[in-house]
Amino acid sequence: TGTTRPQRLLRAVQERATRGDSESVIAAIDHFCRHQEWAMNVGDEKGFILDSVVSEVSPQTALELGTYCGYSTVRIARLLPPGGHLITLEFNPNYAAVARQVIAWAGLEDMVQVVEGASGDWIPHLREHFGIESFDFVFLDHWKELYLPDIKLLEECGLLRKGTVLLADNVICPGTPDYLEYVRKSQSYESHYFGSHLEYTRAEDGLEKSVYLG
Ligand SMILES: CCc1ncnc2c1ncn2[C@@H]1O[C@H](/C=C/CNC(=O)c2cc(-c3ccc(F)cc3)cc(O)c2O)[C@@H](O)[C@H]1O
Ligand SMILES: [Mg+2]
Repeated sequence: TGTTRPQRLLRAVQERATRGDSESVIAAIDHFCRHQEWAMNVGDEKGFILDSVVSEVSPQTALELGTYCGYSTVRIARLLPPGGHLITLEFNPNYAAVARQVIAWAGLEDMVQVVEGASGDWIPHLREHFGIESFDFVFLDHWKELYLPDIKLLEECGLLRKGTVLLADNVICPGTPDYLEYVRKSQSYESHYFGSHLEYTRAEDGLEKSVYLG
């Protein structure tokens, strides 16, 4: 039994990136994924779009569904304003363990809470457990068939407010057709598609930004 890909990705970060330097952590992961092993991080091209949306929203409260190795967690957390906080949900304990170390290597552990468990189990308890009133920003990047049920749950739990920005990865590849149809047709959302490419490839993919109108 050797190492897992997330463990090899973490080793690449520890060998190539400078502790406390989030840009070097991002660069080390992108280098590993381009030159050693592809991994399902949002990547540099879609990451640049993620950066611009996070900078525009400048969220005090942010939620990420699907931490994986913490790449997009680091991209989001490094752009949070003073007092900003990111909660990221991850149900695979091995991935969560790697992500915590990647986030710590970037020096962002004080802005981020990695919560282990299923999004559907945790979303109804975020308010009581973390004192969250509502989220300013939500990044969706977990199982694609759970995007739609999870935003409906966020709505039902009152965790979205007028102006909350949702950003969804992979709306083309692997694709999230039911989610896309819902946010584009619903009167409760104003949606915009950002065309891009699947991380580290030339395949088409993109991000869907949806503003909750209440
Ligand atoms: C139970 C709810 C729930 N609660 C909490 N955490 C959960 C969860 N369900 C899942 N997770 C965690 O989220 C991550 C999964 C993410 C799933 N992502 C893709 O499948 C994906 C695939 C491609 C691609 C692959 C192959 C290709 F050929 C093309 C494209 C590209 C991408 O960018 C992709 O995001 C893992 O850490 C899970 O442990
Ligand atoms: Mg993704």
